Amino acid sequence: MKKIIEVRNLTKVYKKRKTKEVIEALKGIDFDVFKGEILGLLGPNGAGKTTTIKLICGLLQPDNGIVKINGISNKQYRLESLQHISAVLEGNRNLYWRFSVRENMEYFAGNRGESPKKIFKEIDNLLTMFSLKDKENELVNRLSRGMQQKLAIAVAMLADTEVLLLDEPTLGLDVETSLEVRGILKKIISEYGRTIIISSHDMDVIQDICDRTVIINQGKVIMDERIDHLMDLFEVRSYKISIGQPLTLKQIKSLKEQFPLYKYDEDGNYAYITIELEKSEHIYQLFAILQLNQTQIDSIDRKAIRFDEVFMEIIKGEHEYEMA
Ligand SMILES: Nc1ncnc2c1ncn2[C@@H]1O[C@H](COP(=O)(O)OP(=O)(O)OP(=O)(O)O)[C@@H](O)[C@H]1O
Repeated sequence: MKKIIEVRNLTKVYKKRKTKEVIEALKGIDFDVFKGEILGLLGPNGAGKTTTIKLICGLLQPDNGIVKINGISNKQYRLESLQHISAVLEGNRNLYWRFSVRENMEYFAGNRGESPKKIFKEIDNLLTMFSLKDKENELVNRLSRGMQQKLAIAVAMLADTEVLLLDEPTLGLDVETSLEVRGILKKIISEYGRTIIISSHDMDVIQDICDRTVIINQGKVIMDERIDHLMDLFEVRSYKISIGQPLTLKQIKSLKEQFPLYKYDEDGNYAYITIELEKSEHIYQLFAILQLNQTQIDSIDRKAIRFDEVFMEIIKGEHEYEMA
């Protein structure tokens, strides 16, 4: 796949004027973005996601390091490299609040220098895609937050750049609008072949729409991996087994020896064992323990791991994953 963005050894320090406090927002981060992918920048509050986005789109300059867009440094050849990118930053929707939806779109599309016929057709397509057609004559300041966000993304789409940077695109949206925005982003990838970078601290959003995630914590990249690989890597084979009679002391002793992380609960005539297996075949050791007293199994449930649990594991065990 073609590399479209290269981020190398980026560092950024903020100095607070009043307090003279120095904040190392980025401590040397590296990652690549490939053409046509949807990359999620994930990290807790203050991790450095917005700073990274602003450095990529040239709104900030790094103290060290370089961002290359299509092989061109965004510092050395600023205009040339930045014409490949459009960005929608959180809380800063680049819209004219006293213009209507359609006027905003026509205004921003006007910079492209294409025939009005082509532009009007594309505006109509985008208004339909973003479900804004019935609001086309509404002033922006009368729109809901979700509609403003959709319009900001639609306007960024009109710039017709290869890369779209979206900082927290679903922040503050209700569940329904958040799902709608996610759907639109997936469509942008499949129908328009754009490359998208999304920053978010919402793991659901990243898992739902991104192929790969770069996880940033305290200004460092602590993981750069495909999401499906991460899920496989962290899959804990956790089973909850319900049995029709309590275990004997001998069985509990064996359980303790062979499954140090076991949990055992009794509830009247029923009992429940929870164990985590490194390999699924280790379940046979449990069957052997149950067999010691001919204990019958009522049911076995496998607990599926969720992406937010994977994320917390990575953040907690950061030192173990420092690979960059
Ligand atoms: N203009 C600024 N002046 C001083 N410090 C800043 C400035 N912008 C960001 N920071 C600090 O830099 C660090 C990284 O901030 P950044 O906004 O990049 O993180 P983030 O991952 O986007 O966080 P969030 O999810 O909360 O938006 C934080 O400690 C933040 O307080």
